[in-house]
Amino acid sequence: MAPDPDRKRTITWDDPKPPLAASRELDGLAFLRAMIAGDYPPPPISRLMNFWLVSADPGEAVFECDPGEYHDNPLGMVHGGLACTLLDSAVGCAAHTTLAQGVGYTSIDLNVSYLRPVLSTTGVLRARGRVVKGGQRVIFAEGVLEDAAGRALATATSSLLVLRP
Ligand SMILES: CCCCCCCC(=O)SCCNC(=O)CCNC(=O)[C@H](O)C(C)(C)COP(=O)(O)OP(=O)(O)OC[C@H]1O[C@@H](n2cnc3c(N)ncnc32)[C@H](O)[C@@H]1OP(=O)(O)O
Repeated sequence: MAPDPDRKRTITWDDPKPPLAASRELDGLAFLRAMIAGDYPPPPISRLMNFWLVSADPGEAVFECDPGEYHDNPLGMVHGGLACTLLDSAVGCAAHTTLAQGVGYTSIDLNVSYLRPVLSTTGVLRARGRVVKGGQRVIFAEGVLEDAAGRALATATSSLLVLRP
């Protein structure tokens, strides 16, 4: 079945190699703040799903997202994968802010609770990530997805593996 020609988005994105190189040359907080300042482009997934990093502080990171109909599942609400993506991004970047230059990380689990539905009309969403406990090998973090009124829509806990050279 052909898609509705009146419902379309054009997505462009930037070469992810320069920010990848920068991520290896800067400590995590400096790298994320440089991205917020526009020194490096956001990653391709940000363009695809329409979300952006708004702040990075030691142990904390915040993303925003403007949900649209193109995020919908067939059940009349935004697919839960958007909340997962935002929360994974927020807890991951919160962990990254605590890492020295040359130290990497990857999330190894993410447990999401969907408290309230996100609708394409909900308005700008805010995903806050926070480090609960750092560590030499594993960082424990938590996140919350809120609407513009500060109502919690979803929460998450996550573990992130620290990748030392
Ligand atoms: C490609 C094909 C993919 C197909 C698979 C798709 C999988 C998905 O994407 S599912 C989407 C992700 N999941 C969600 O959005 C669930 C969000 N959570 C909820 O809606 C609720 O917590 C729910 C229904 C699970 C439990 O609600 P309940 O225990 O009754 O708690 P309650 O306090 O009464 O309601 C909580 C909120 O849920 C919402 N809600 C509850 N029931 C409903 C309902 N029938 N319709 C719409 N919203 C509802 C309300 O917004 C309510 O918010 P508020 O507190 O502001 O009034």
